[in-house]
Amino acid sequence: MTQMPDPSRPLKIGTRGSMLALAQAYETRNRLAAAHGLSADAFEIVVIKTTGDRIIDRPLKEIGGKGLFTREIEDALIGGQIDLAVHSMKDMPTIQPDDLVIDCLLPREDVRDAFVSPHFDSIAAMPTGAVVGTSSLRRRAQLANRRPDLTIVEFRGNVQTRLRKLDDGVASATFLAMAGLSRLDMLDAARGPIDPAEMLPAVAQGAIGIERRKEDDRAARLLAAIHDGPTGHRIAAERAYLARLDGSCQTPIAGLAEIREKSLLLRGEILRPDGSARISGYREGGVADAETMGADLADELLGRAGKDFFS
Ligand SMILES: NCc1[nH]cc(CCC(=O)O)c1CC(=O)O
Repeated sequence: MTQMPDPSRPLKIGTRGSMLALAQAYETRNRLAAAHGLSADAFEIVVIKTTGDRIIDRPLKEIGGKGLFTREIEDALIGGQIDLAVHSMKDMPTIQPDDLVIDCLLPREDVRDAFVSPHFDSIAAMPTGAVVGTSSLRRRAQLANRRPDLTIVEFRGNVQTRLRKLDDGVASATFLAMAGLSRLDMLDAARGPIDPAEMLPAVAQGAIGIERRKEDDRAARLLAAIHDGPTGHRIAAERAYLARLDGSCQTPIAGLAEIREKSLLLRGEILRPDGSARISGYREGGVADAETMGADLADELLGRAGKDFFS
């Protein structure tokens, strides 16, 4: 059973404690306050530590399991310790607890990856053998596919930690989401955005989603006013595609839906983890067909890949 707290007390907004997560929680609070003419103290920001935050010395793929950055936050939502949870949709598993729903998406930020390097202007400008740090299987596979001559090393930690590692010379370049840098007011750290044709972003990159208990009518009403419809359609297509691929952040999958005129264009790409093969495709259709397009594209890529592709 989910717990329903007293509706007169401040609305509790749960978030991870990283600078990026906090910036996203404050943005959500500010949008809610503005949309409903409420003051900031109608809300309380509650920081929750997740398994992914606690274990910082091992690659994510070794810790394993889905929802490393979300499980504890969803437990707090179900238990009534918080009323809303603010998430980077990129980090959300496609399967959600029965009692919870995400039907509020903020207007999407820049979806692109950023190239970050104290030494080089772009991927193409890196010399043979240059060392690139990333903890993302997708970025690793995409880079290895384009530039098999580079050396790729594991690079965990939040945005600030990764930038420090570059300063310390652990690697001479890395990738970060433009959206994260923008929310942290740190776009100066990037050499520039990478065109999605060169590096297709992660599903839902740049999107913030807000989760609530299904039967919490107060939360539903507050959130409806800040939901962005176009972002909702794009994320619906991308996550239906991801769900069919059974992807998590452990699998090299990229996907991006964009609205062109009135139709939705969904591009997708799957790679072998070592970058030795890459399969891409796309679908175009109406926004009402977002989910079908996502599932269809995933089926096409899976069919072309064959059974052993991901191993
Ligand atoms: N996996 C960590 C993560 N989750 C969301 C973002 C950036 C913000 C976003 O994509 O909305 C990041 C950091 C990064 O990839 O640079």
